[in-house]
Amino acid sequence: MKIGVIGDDFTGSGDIANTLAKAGARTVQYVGIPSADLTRAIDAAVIALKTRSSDVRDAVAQSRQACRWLVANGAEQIVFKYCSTFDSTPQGNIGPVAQALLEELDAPLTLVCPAFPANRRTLYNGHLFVGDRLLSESGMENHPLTPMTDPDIRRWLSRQTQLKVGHLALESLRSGAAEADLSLARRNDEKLIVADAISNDDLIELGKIARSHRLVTGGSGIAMGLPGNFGIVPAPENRPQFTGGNGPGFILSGSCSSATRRQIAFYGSSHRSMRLDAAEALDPAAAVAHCLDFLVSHQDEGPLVYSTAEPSEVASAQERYGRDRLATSFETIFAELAAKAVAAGFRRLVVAGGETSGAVASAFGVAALEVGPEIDTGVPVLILDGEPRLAFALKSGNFGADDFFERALDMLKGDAR
Ligand SMILES: Nc1ncnc2c1ncn2[C@@H]1O[C@H](COP(=O)(O)OP(=O)(O)O)[C@@H](O)[C@H]1O
Ligand SMILES: O=C(O)[C@@H](O)C(=O)COP(=O)(O)O
Repeated sequence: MKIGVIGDDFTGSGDIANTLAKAGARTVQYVGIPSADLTRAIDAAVIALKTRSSDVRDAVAQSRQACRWLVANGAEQIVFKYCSTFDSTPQGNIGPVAQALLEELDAPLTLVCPAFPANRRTLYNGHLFVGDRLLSESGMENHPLTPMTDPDIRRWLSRQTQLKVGHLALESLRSGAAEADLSLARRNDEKLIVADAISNDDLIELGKIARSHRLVTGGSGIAMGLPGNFGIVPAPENRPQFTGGNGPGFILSGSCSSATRRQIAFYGSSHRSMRLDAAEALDPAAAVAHCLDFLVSHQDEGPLVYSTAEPSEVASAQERYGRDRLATSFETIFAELAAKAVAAGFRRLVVAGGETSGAVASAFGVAALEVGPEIDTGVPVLILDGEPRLAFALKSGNFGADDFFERALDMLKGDAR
């Protein structure tokens, strides 16, 4: 293994696994930290954690442990993958985890670059944009768990850590001055270098600059230029043969992001769907039974169960019942529902939302997922080649076109469809 990735959520881990596979790296995604050592030849391993919204100490401890497993299994470079919208709170977890990994790897500094231009997330003058909007006006300011109210990534990061935060400006990158500027940053004891990037070429250039870095941090885009440093080149035959999930499929959504809300409206206008509301979520056992009944009754129609709601509804439900209590209830319901639906014969699972996907995928235990073809930018098919064989589409909240759900269910059937 050359590249070891620690992903702070499951959809994001699939996103970077997809980027690495497209760059030619033989890539496996693990659900949690493997208990056994690696026994197969791969170029990259992605360990999907569910630490984006967890307690800071827990996120740090799990990330350190993942890092140790990756290094012990040969990783020469560690990538810490977080969201292209930098999802975090003023307490963490991006800063504290990056700090712990710098210590773990005895590295002098690391790049911090969430940019993902293919999905319209760009970083300029240290500020993060989603399309033509600043992050804090993009809808992300309403996120149920990590509202992003400041687009200046340098300032946001500085609230999370005591480490010195630096900045690598686009002009420096494009004029060939980046390596000299990084040496200067190192002499100034700057540890976390927020790096501008507004195009794939910028990310590939940053990847080259990071060739000797033990730690790289960013969105999935930062991985585009990394495999090339190890002589890995894109080769379509490195993509695994794709046999999908042979059985009915369903969709679960706990994402309240704008793209998901559009996808729910689009799919729900022509398919069976069921909304799970906050009051119902407080009795998880009853909710699971009710939703399972719905899924099974419509098993050949691609049924959709969602808790997705408008920001104002989320805010009032959180005020009434408590943010964490609601998130935990919904995640418990979706995880148990998925396990029971698979026991009832479902084989294709489309899940919207990073936290939601983490809960659902974890219901199937620590496992290795094969990376299949890309459904939409940043969302690959993931295969759990177990008994039974399952095909997953774990969709980031703000990824995917309006017709994502229908296409994903179809693609999960595999080449035999
Ligand atoms: N109706 C709702 N009210 C409050 N919280 C909700 C509701 N629906 C889902 N949630 C919670 O909001 C969080 C959404 O996060 P996530 O699944 O990561 O979606 P995204 O990828 O869009 O960020 C989850 O923890 C989920 O349980
Ligand atoms: O970088 C990204 O935007 C994604 O890979 C990602 O992490 C999205 O997270 P969620 O929106 O919470 O699914």
